[in-house]
Amino acid sequence: MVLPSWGTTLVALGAATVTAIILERIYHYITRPPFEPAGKHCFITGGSTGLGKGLAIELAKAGADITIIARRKAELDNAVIEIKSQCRHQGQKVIAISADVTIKEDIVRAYDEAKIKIGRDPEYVFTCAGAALPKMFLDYDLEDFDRSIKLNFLGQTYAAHQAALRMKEAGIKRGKIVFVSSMLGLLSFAGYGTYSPTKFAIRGLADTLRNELKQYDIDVHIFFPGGILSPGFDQENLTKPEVTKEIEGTNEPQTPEECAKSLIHGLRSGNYMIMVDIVSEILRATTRGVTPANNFFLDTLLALVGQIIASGYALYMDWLVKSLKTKQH
Ligand SMILES: NC(=O)C1=CN([C@@H]2O[C@H](COP(=O)(O)OP(=O)(O)OC[C@H]3O[C@@H](n4cnc5c(N)ncnc54)[C@H](OP(=O)(O)O)[C@@H]3O)[C@@H](O)[C@H]2O)C=CC1
Ligand SMILES: CCCCCCCCCCCCCCCC(=O)[C@@H](N)CO
Repeated sequence: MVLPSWGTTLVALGAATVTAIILERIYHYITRPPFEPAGKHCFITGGSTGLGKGLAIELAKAGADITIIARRKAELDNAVIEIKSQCRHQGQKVIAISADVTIKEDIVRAYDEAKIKIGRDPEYVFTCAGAALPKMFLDYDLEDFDRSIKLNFLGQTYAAHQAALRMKEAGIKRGKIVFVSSMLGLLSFAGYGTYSPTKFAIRGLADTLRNELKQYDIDVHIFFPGGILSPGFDQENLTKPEVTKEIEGTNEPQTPEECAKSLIHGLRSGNYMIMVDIVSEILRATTRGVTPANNFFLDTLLALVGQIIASGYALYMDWLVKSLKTKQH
């Protein structure tokens, strides 16, 4: 008997893997939850600037009715004009409601007002409002921890709770709740002591609801952007420690438009965890835990590569922070 050579075995294994990846992709495509924004009421917190506004524009182009939520009226009004100018047709409604997502009564009122003004409860909800205040842990005031958890975690939690409640009561089928985490919800390093924990927490909530809300046919997704060139990004860079800038320097920030397009692409593909580039895809595959794969065979390959990169990156981060110690002496 002639045994196949190593070369033949490797080619056969490679071909089997590629076939498995393609077959699973086709299956995933056929069975994915629908994403059809045309005619849907899309409710976007943090919709007046940055990612939220970029997303509102993309959804308006796709034919959706839009409600944006934020605190400052002037930014909301400007955003409404910009979003309206991108609508596919005249009949689309675009409204703004001034509300603070950290205040429970505000969130309830925002959903009530949106229902009256648009004429029905939202079918798709995107919880974009959030912000970072990067500093070294010891430079924070104790109040900073409360502020971050209120905005970045509770703000999304309140909005999601009201969304699910109203979708259930209105009997909306295939409603969507889309959470906004960050790559910093999957890894963290010096400078993000108030922010990263809240973005990890959102992952916990999203994992819970992805499973729990299936009983009402509500789809849950979570987005993990890298840097976004937004007013929030300019603001956080004012306090960001140098070492934090250095560690995250390997990430190329995107425009809100590019970022919103990645999110929409992920929703169209029916992915639960939605990423923005190849590095973030590797990070997802390496840290996804007990969630559905986007593509089991490809994710497993990426995770293998990711384990190596992640271990190397941890050494690099530690080396950068340790070199601060040498600088201090
Ligand atoms: N920028 C980045 O590099 C990254 C950002 N992200 C995340 O993406 C999301 C969008 O970020 P980005 O595009 O930078 O956002 P921006 O800072 O540009 O916009 C934030 C939006 O949220 C609103 N907002 C802030 N606080 C509240 C509040 N208490 N109640 C209601 N609305 C509020 C703001 O309006 P107003 O102030 O008037 O209320 C604004 O509309 C955030 O969740 C952020 O954590 C994730 C990865 C990277
Ligand atoms: C397995 C592979 C591991 C290697 C990963 C290396 C990536 C490191 C860069 C992380 C960049 C984080 C940007 C988040 C921006 C953000 O959320 C803030 N701007 C807050 O708004």
